[in-house]
Amino acid sequence: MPEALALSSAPPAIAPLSTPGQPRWLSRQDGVLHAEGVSLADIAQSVGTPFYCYSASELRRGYAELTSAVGPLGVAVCFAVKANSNLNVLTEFARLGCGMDIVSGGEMDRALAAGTPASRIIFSGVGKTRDEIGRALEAGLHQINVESAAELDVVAEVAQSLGRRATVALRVNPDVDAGTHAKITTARKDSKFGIAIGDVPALYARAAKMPWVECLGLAVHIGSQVQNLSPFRHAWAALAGLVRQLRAEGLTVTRLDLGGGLGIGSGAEPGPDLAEYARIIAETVGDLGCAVNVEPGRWLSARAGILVTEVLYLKQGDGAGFAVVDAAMNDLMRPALYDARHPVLTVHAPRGAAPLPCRLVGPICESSDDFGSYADLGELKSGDLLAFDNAGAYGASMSSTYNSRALVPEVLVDGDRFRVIRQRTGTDRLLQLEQPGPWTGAPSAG
Ligand SMILES: Cc1ncc(COP(=O)(O)O)c(C=O)c1O
Ligand SMILES: N[C@@H](CCCC[NH3+])C(=O)O
Repeated sequence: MPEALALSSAPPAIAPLSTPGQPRWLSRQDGVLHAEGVSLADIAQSVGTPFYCYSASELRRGYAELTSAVGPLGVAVCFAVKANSNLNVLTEFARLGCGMDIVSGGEMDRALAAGTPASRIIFSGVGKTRDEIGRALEAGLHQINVESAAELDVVAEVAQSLGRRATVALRVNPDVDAGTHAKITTARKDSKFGIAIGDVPALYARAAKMPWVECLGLAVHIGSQVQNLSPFRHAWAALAGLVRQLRAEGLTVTRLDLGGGLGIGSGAEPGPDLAEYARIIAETVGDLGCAVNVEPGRWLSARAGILVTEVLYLKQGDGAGFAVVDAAMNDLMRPALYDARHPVLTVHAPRGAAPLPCRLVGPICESSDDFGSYADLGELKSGDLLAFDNAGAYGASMSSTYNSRALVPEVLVDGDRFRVIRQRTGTDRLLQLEQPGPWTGAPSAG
């Protein structure tokens, strides 16, 4: 048997509200779009626009669906905090027994504050600082995924200086193309991530001899929004081959972190099949006797969130109608960064077809502040509310204050209730952060 995996041991503290396969949390009541039982027009009235809205039951449903697919294989699920780091979202997952995959000290603070036991937190990332490594060791995190020989040496030094043994896995770069957008591809030969697969045996053997390091396994993460699952099969089969090789060399390998990256569908596209995902795990690494975990971000939270925005102005451009909305690329940067397309729903009852497709653009002074062209929104008016779908991952967590715009509120709906889970960051607050500190150094002449 593999060592007991703390990551998968806790039963859900709270039963999922809904069961896999049930309809989504957005529906129309009297024509108006509702989030669970709450009218989005009412939330907009209360908190203003733009705002992010998440569904607690959809977060729980997604976790239940994923664990029912991979749980029977003994595979633990760690949520990739970077996808949605709101403390209240993390708390929903932590209460279900979900582990966390973090990439910074800030994410560690959030995962712990959400109530995740340190024994269910994995620390990934290519550039951890000494301070972050030290904090991870002090906190007793489950595992540090090491991405280079240089990092391994630092982990060993920090562990020795603190008198705490570091439990690590080595992140492997298997040179696999995830078949996704170039900017979210992470395991091709030229990628900055991981250790080239050919270099792993020597480094693993070196790690095994380090007195302050306990090297227990391997990790891999090939990219994000992966639709065709065969790159997973290639990567995990390569990992399995490596496990056999290391074991043949007398090394101990008991843990495998298969990474995140599982894509979601959009609009009419169904997205990858979970049963197939689980089957690939079973077929590639199922017979190794390792404790296995996955670390999805998008799959668990994207569909549980929307970004609601108001139409400010309509204008006619050359060959296109524009709707200038009050959300911008600083609020949702995926379209500008990756040409990502988020389905859009009107909060009002759909009206008759518009003569031209409408390009939704934001107020920011960049041409890339453009969410794309939509043909199916019907006639729009100033003051209409629109919802960008699939915005629960890499939406708020990637937002910025560019153009000195406030960070927008986040709201969590649960049944017939909602609450604000992040306030709008007033621009006065941003100004306060820039009050100058005292000069350090020689006093200026004169
Ligand atoms: C190491 C690691 N694990 C997990 C994830 C989560 O990815 P996704 O949200 O695509 O599941 C990422 C982000 O791509 C990552 O870099
Ligand atoms: N931020 C990306 C995914 C990359 C995740 C981090 N490796 C997105 O919005 O799709």
